[in-house]
Amino acid sequence: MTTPAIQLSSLRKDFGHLHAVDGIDLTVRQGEVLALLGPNGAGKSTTIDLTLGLSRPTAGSATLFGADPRAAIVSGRVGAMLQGGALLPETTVSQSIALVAAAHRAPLSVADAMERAGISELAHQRVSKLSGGQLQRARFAVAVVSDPQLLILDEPTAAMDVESRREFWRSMRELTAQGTTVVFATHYLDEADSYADRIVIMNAGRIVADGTPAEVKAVVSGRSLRFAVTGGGADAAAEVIRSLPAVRDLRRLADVFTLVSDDSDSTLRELLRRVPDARDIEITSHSMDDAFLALTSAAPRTAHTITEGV
Ligand SMILES: Nc1ncnc2c1ncn2[C@@H]1O[C@H](COP(=O)(O)OP(=O)(O)OP(=O)(O)O)[C@@H](O)[C@H]1O
Repeated sequence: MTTPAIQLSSLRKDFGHLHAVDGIDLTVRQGEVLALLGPNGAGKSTTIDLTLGLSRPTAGSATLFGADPRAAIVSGRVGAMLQGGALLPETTVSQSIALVAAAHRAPLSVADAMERAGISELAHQRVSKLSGGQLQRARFAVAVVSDPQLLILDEPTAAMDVESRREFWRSMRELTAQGTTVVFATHYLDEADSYADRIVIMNAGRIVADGTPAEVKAVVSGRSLRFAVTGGGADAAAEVIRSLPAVRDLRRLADVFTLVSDDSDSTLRELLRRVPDARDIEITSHSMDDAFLALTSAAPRTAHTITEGV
C-alpha cells in the first residue's frame, strides 16, 4: 500500500478548557481531493495547522507522507494556502513568487506558477494593489510554486467573486487530474459537492461525517412532498396521508401538508389515487445544505460517521 498523504491519529488540540480538535483520526490517500466542511469554530483551521506542523498537538500525531510534517514541507512536497497568509505588500506578484521559489530545491518557473494560478497578467502588479480575489490567486501561485504533491488550502476561494471561483477550480482540476492530493476547507457546500471526491464534516472539534458527496447527502435521503388538500377535506385526508407508503415524517399547517418520503414515486401515486383533492403538489430533493444542517445541528458531540477507516 502506498504511504498515505496525510495520517492523523487521535489528534487533539486544547486551548485552555476548549477542545478545539477533540480526537481526530483521518487518513487521506494520495490522489484524493478532500473537502473539510464545518460551521465557524468547528476546528478546521486548527486541524490544518496541526497537519502542517504549525502548532503542536496536545495529544496524538500528524504525519505527511509518513514523516514529520516539517520534513515534508521542507522537501517541497507540500504546498499550503492559509487564512490570512501574507505576501510582502511592496513587492510585485512575480517577485513574491520568486522569493518563495528560491527556498525550494526544484521549483516551477515563476511564469509556470502564475499560469497555473491564472494570474499571468498580474506579474508586474504590486501586491498592495491587488483585489481580494487576485490576492487569493497570488497566494495560490505561491502554494504551487514548489510543484507539491499535496496541497492544503484553508478557504481558498474566500473573497473571490463567482467568475474567479470558477477560474480557480478550473486550474485546480488540472492539478488534480495530474494526481495532486488536495485538502481544502470551505464554507461553500456546492464547492465540496462539485470538486471533492470525499467530504469530511467537522463539528465542535470532531469528525461527524466522512464519505463521498453522495453518501453525505444520503444522510438526509428521501424527498419532500408538499401539497394542499382543498375543499375542506384536510381533516378527513390526514389519516389517509399518514398511511401512504414510504412516508417518514408528516407535518401539517392548516390544509397544507409536508411529508418526507423514502420512495416519492409510490407515495405520489397513492396520494393521487386516494386523495383526489390534493393540489399544488411540489416534490423537492434534499441537498448538500440539508445534509450539512442535519449533521451539524445535532448535539455537537454526536458522531454520524458514514464511512470509517477509508
Ligand atoms: N490560538 C487560539 N487560542 C484560543 N482559542 C483558539 C485559538 N485558535 C482557535 N481557537 C478556538 O478553537 C476553536 C476552533 O477554531 P478554528 O479556527 O479551528 O475553527 P474553524 O472551523 O476553522 O472556524 P472558521 O470556519 O470560523 O474559520 C474556536 O472555538 C476558536 O475560537
